[in-house]
Amino acid sequence: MTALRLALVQLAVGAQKTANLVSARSKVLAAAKAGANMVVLPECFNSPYGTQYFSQYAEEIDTASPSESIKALSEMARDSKVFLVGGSIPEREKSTGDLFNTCTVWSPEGELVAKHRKVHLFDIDFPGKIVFKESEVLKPGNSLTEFSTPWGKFGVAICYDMRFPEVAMIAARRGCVGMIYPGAFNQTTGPLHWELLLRARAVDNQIFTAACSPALDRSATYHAWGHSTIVDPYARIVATTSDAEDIVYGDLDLDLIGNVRQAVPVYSQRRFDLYPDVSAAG
Ligand SMILES: NC(=O)CC(=O)C(=O)O
Repeated sequence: MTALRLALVQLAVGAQKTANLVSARSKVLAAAKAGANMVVLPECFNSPYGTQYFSQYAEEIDTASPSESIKALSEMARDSKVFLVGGSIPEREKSTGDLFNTCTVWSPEGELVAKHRKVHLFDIDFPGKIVFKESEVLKPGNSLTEFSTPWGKFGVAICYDMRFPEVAMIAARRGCVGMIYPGAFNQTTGPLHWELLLRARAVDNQIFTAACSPALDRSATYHAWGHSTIVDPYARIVATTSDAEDIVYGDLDLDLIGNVRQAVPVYSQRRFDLYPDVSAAG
């Protein structure tokens, strides 16, 4: 199997949903033309990121009767023939009206292959810097998510989920070769933790990690960190960028996973006689 070319679309997201979808489509098609097999969009790629926007932009996820963003995502994946990790959108559950922050994953045929509702809601209070409480309007998802590709299984989780090591550890121990995180860290937490967390999840589990952010928009209410990044199983940065709109490409050599696990065999040296194997959970 040849290397997987991964592309992270660091999209400039604005207030116009349709314009966001049109722009995302053109960048997904451009990434496919550049040889990408898997393309990732950012957290909240169809709407500005903020609790005040979620209800207005929310859509039901119903492939039998697809709404604007769901139709656009399916068509982007099908027309570009890539696996598409469709960032996230505010989702409204039909039966309850509850809102979620949800990532959909699409096959190269445009079929929905996975759906992840952010399981850890972003509730933080950084005095003098940033207060954000997703739980004021969102409900958390209740399951972990993975999807299969010809290159192996990938775990998918959203932004704040990245801070919880169990999510990546469970995915890795279940055989995933990488974790994909649509995310939107900010100008406070981004410089502190974004790269550190991606490299930590990679080194702990000896897998690839990648996180895709929106571009920074100083006129928006939330100032995204950008710096979409791909990390290899040795925890080396494969590719990254600034805070401007961009597409980040990385060629993932899956053999690196076996190589690092042979060189530094922590993966097979765990002492489950002393602590539990978390992969049984979730
Ligand atoms: N936006 C998030 O969910 C998380 C984040 O910005 C952070 O953890 O920092």
